[in-house]
Amino acid sequence: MATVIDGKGLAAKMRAEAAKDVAALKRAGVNPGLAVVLVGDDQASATYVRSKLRDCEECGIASFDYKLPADASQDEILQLVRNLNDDPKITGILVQMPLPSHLDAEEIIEAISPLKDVDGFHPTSLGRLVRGLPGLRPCTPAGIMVMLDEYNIELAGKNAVIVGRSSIVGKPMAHMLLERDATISVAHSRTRNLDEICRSADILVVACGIARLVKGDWVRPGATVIDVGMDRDEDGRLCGDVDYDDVFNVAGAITPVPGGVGPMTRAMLMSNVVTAARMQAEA
Ligand SMILES: Nc1nc2c(c(=O)[nH]1)N[C@@H](CN(C=O)c1ccc(C(=O)N[C@@H](CCC(=O)O)C(=O)O)cc1)CN2
Repeated sequence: MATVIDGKGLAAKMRAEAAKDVAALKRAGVNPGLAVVLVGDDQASATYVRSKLRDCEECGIASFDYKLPADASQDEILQLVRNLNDDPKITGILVQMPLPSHLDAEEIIEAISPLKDVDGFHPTSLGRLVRGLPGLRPCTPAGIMVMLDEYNIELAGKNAVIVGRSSIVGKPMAHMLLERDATISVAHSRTRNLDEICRSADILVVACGIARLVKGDWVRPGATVIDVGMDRDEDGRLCGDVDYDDVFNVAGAITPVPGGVGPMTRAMLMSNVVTAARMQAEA
């Protein structure tokens, strides 16, 4: 039976820490402010944005909510981002993903000032991660690192397998684990013998978007299994990329969905807003 990694509980602790940090920043005359840009009417994105605005309120962070219609133009969004870059009330900017398909997400992300890049998606932020320099880190993999540390999961010399190679999760996750001396394999849609590769993992991070793909016999007994998936099963119920019930009796530790990686992604955002405000105050 696996230890259940309680992302929800840990996220609550992180938000309390962020609230203390925000209070200290305010006493020093620094007022963090987060701009959240939502384009279109995707229901899941709207829900995540509402949660982020709620988290800001809990942490004492001023939030600025920008909702644009689904047919907003690239230029309109770029202009908004440039205005936010120049606005001293805004210390963090995030554009909720995914964007409608007519938009060039890469160009929009690149338009965000790296100092205000609280999502850690900007090429400067990712470049700093790759080079081992301090900076703003993407929230999902950074939140996973906090969970691994909180549960004293050893990383140095361990085999870590990451299923998924997105710029938001898979690639930055690989670099964060590499920075901590794990040996990394990144599997993807063209990987052969995926089950065998997963079985080689001491730490298995699954971020592929396929509901309950990873089964109990894909997991090495005692391994740590981190499920980044946010899928719906055939009955429309929320589930992860890992077949939780099947893997639970094999893994040493496992994150649930919901209540695992998702809340930590949000909590990490609050921590990044604090870091960005500090970086700007010191610049
Ligand atoms: N600009 C960004 N866009 C997206 C990011 C991101 O980090 N920045 N990540 C995901 C979505 N996401 C945050 O934006 C996110 C997804 C899920 C959760 C979460 O807490 N999930 C809950 C379950 C929610 C439910 O019931 O539906 C959980 O796992 O317990 C938080 C954040 C893509 N876009």
